[in-house]
Amino acid sequence: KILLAHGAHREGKRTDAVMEKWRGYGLGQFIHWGLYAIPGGEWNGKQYNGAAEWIRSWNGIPNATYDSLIYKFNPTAFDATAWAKSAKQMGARYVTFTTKHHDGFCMWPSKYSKYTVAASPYKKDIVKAVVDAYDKEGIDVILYFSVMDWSHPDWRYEIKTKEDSVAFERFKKFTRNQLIELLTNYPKAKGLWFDGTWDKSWVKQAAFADDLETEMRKLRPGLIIGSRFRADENGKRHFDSNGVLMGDYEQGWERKIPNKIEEVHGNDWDCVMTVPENQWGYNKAWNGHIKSANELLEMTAKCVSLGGNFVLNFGPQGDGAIRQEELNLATKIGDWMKLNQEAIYNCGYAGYEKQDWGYFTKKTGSDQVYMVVFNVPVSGALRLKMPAKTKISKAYMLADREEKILPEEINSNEYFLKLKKKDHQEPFVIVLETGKNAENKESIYEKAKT
Ligand SMILES: C[C@@H]1N[C@@H](c2nc3ccccc3[nH]2)[C@H](O)[C@@H]1O
Repeated sequence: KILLAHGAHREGKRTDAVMEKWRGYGLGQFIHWGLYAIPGGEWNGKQYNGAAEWIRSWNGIPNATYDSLIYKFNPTAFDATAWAKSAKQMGARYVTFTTKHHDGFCMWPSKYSKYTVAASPYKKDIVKAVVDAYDKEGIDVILYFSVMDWSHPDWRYEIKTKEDSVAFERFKKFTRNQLIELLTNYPKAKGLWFDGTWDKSWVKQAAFADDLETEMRKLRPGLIIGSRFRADENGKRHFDSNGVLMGDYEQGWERKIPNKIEEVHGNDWDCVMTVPENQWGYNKAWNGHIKSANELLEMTAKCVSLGGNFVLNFGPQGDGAIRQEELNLATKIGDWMKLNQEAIYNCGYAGYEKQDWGYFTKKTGSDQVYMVVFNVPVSGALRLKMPAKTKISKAYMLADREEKILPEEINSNEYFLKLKKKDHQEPFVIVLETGKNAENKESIYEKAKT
């Protein structure tokens, strides 16, 4: 082990109630909303090919022109309660909301910046409205905060000169002030989701960031901070120089999902995902591959089956309304979740090998196992491989508990589950009540001698 002053301060999962609850969320919502929603990925009739929330960095729009969008920000259709109710019916149990993205525009009236909602025609505190509305719906709030701040004169990508160093010291003070301000203004927030922390300037601030994380945790006991916030003194991010995760959960799964349990190294994690291939802020062009509700449900089940949460991104329009395509997805996902949430909420890795029909999830603290089925074979019989010494005492459809399924044992620990209905148009869940096999039960199936 390398002796580290600013590496991970804890190894393994947090065991407190706040993190236990976080671990069981299953499904969350991300919301990217800010000035970038006004241009929506295009300017002067030209399409910006990057992610819409990055448009300020495009040479198709001068920085000053982008920054003057503040005078156009007056989202008359913004209704935080409507957003929260849509998230509730979708079945999201937490929301991550952009307080400040890379452009530096603050969705709260920060005392430390002129570039905030307070200076826009809208004037009001959007972060407060979101926190209060989602809290009222029983959805926990995580505040997204980008350390990288393109509009701040003291932001530097790297520290090259004495002047850079003096400026960046001011920037560090500004960043700390804003974070303490967010935690003080919005005490209901359960965590902070840091972004924009990969540049050399910030990676060099191991001691400062470590002390700041300690200060924030002291100010807000139980606060949840992911692995993207800080680097150790050797510049190692997410995992320190000893390979130990920094922060409370792994925050590297952005638009990607692990395929096997070994990839998550026994840590908590969540995956944040866009509906288009790579658009977080509102983009007028709704093109390229747009994920369907069933694709997003499969991603949700896959994340939960590997012990993580799935966080789906919404990009409200410049006027504050959520686009119809996203509302439709929320409704379809919610319809499915209403029937099958038992296999998602407070579930995790079952410890069984992955199989073709879909994903196993297991209710935390119980033997209850769920099969979330996406692929029914042409035979209509699901081939089920169970671990040795694990028997199936009962199997039935979650959506209709009366519909029992009799496993036909076809080999040791291998069964066919014959389905009554073969033409399922939606993913469905089979509940498996399992138990330990009688130790001395001789298997009637003999392994071939080869
Ligand atoms: C959660 C996501 N993280 C931001 C981001 N910035 C990036 C810079 C380089 C590569 C990928 C990035 N994703 C995206 O704008 C979005 O906020």
